[in-house]
Amino acid sequence: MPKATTPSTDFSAHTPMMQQYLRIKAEHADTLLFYRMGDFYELFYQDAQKAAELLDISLTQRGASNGKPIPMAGVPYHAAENYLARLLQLGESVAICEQVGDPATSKGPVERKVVRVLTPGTVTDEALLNESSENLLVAVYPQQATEQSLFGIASLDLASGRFSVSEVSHEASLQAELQRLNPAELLYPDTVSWQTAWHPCEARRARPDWEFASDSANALLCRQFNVQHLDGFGVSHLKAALGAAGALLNYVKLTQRAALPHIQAIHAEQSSDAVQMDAATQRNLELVGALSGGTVSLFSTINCTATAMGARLLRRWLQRPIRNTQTLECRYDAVAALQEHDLDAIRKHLREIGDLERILSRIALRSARPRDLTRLRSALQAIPDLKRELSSLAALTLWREQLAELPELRQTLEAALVEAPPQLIRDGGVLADGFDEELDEQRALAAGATDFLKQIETRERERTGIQTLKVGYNKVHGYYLEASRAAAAQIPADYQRRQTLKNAERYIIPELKTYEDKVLQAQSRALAREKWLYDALLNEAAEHLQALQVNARAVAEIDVLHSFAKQALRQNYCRPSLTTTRGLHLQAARHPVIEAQLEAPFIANDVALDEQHFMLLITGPNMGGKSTYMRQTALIAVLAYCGSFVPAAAAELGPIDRIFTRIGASDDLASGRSTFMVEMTEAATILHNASPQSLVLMDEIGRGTSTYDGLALAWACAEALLQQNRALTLFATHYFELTQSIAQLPGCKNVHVEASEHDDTIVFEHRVSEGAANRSFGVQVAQLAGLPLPVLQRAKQVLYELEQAPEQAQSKQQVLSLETQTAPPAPVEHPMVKELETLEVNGMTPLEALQWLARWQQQLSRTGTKRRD
Ligand SMILES: Nc1ncnc2c1ncn2[C@@H]1O[C@H](COP(=O)(O)OP(=O)(O)OP(=O)(O)O)[C@@H](O)[C@H]1O
Repeated sequence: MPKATTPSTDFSAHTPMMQQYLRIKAEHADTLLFYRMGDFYELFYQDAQKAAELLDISLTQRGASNGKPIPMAGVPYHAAENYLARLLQLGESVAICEQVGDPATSKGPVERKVVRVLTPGTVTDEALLNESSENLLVAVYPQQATEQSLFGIASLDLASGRFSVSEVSHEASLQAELQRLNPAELLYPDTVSWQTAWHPCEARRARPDWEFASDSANALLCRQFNVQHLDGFGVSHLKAALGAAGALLNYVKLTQRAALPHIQAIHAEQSSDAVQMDAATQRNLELVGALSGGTVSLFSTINCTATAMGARLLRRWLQRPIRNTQTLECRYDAVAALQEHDLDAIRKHLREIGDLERILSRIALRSARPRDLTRLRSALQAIPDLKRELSSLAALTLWREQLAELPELRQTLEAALVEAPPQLIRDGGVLADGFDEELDEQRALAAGATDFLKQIETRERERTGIQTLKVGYNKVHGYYLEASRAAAAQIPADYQRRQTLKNAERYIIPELKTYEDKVLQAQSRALAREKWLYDALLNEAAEHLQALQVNARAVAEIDVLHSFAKQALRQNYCRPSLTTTRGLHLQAARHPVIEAQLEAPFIANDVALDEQHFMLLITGPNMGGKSTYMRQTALIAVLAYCGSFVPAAAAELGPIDRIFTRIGASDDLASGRSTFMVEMTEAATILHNASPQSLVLMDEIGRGTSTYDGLALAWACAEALLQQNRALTLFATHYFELTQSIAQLPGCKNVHVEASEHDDTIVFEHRVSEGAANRSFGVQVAQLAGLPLPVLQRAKQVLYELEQAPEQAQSKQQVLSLETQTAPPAPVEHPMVKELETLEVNGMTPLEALQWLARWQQQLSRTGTKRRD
């Protein structure tokens, strides 16, 4: 394999073609350059080596330039999309350099030009995008404003034109925003050193600091939206965010090299409008992705949307629940009305409309393919049907009124396009017959050919007497007459031989050649005409961009509301009631995700948090259902604040400003933090930020350190949450001491998940009741998990010692010195011994005695302690 060499900077030492390559490459230094050569895109030098490694394609070499071999790797032009998708996924950007000159007339290398630059955050091609998630380009502008830091954030979904800005003042809030946005590509000023903890996005680009300057950003944005100032968008005061927005727009313009008419507005996302969730909470609640890399999430469980744009909107809503009760009540009204309606009929129309949002961006960027236009046609045909379907639903008026039918555009598309066009316009056959006179003429000329050729074939057969003579065509020789070699004697003198095959000879005659020129000309004229008409069609569609965008937004929302209604019917959800009184009252609430997965019935539980008791201290056995109970409460709050119905018999929710979780434990190896450190950092965030309107879930805080440290920390955190933050808190713990201390303070109440023990095994009831649990059943749960019997016996012994003589065995040291694990386990009193002791043998019949014996024997074989001799 040749070693990738750096090309000499003295261009004149290279071949003319390499000079051209190096000139273009110099303008795209940070980007892989796909350099078109015939049917291949070739990469050279370091680009070749990188692509070979990333794509697992072979690294070869192409002769030499400036006396050195040129490393080269290439991908076939027709299969480029696959390779591009892989590179973009790996965070790479690619500049596509096409041949734009005519090879026939070029002196030296044919003229080439970079026609577009693909980057992970700016792709809009259908094949390169995941249809169910947004693909966001995000710019962050960190500013040191006086004492406090300030981060301007701008995000753009180029495939829909949605452009938002926000400002946050803490690193934790920046992390939360970036976790929610999940950027495909991130821009930041080159004067800042990016912290992986902010977001680990692979595709990060440091951009010149001046691009973030708010004055030039302001001017650029005004030009884009064609306005004098940005006051109308309510963003003028967000200087840092506008700096980020300017840098972002600049980058998009640079890569797209096209007008961006579908980016028509920018809006500010105020954090006070949303129920805020920090990065850990978004992850822990598994709203749109599973923690362990699995696939089941709240999104995947409740998603019944019919269109990809609906699914993307549902994700966005789940990640950013809103606090505007008026909007929420409108959504509830709509869901209630839809529940009463024929949901399948609505679904059918939604499916016909499809992913209108992404089609629009491709129309705006003039990169729409023929099938995008036929899909637009279907969407416009289905919109009147959807409107009609919704006409009887007063609660949907708001959405129905936004749907524009655009009959002229629909008629044009109906008349212009064939039913099922080919993939690309360059192949022709996209425009329907009868739409354009000139196109029809050219096509007729090209097609009339077949009749003419038939006539020649018949005439020549008669003239020569060769009955097998036929007219054929190939790319090299054009039209020809073919006769078997046996008929050579009958061939007339005006036939010119062109090709000899095994059994046949091919000839041409001047008449065929003239005809061929005419046909080819007509064909290429037809193709050119078709291309021109297609562009005109795109222009016409683009004129309606704004109305179409409103349509797409309204349809996506209707889709999500229809999905809420469907899920509510399917799983029997109820309409939440929102109040202004702080608190949360849920009756017979269930966990939406676990409920959908369990085969056994899910045990519903009540939750009551209010001014009197705003902290529940939850105890109970491991596996008893504590985490489930806490998570379901948060998930119900998220669903309610998205406008969805919720899995409960009744739900009343007061205002919620934030949801915090301290759940689960995992190391954060990337930023070098241990499990305990992660746990404490999350707890610190909660204690610094939780308000009386925050919902806080604390699961087993303190378990990552020594017993007494852990207990002390849990105690102090609970006390602070109760007395300082006064947050609505669910606090699960195995420290029973807290049930006697914290739970006795005003505002707090003990609840426990029930479990019982039968025959030395534990039965989980999953029912939450008032009062504290009195034991953990940890050893029994470990037994269920299959811990080896000697270890279980030893654990029981240690537990027994600790419970019997806590004052003597107060330190771990003493417990451990009882006996080491390697010594044979000391006999533990077996439950059977207890039973034997209490049996009334004298009052027993022999049969009863025998039954006791049989039962013990069974028990022994069940627990595996029966001797096998
Ligand atoms: N209300 C319920 N109805 C039915 N099954 C439930 C219910 N709650 C929990 N479960 C089942 O019990 C399992 C364990 O629940 P969960 O993780 O909530 O227990 P836990 O008390 O938090 O345990 P640990 O203390 O070990 O963290 C769940 O995965 C679920 O399968």
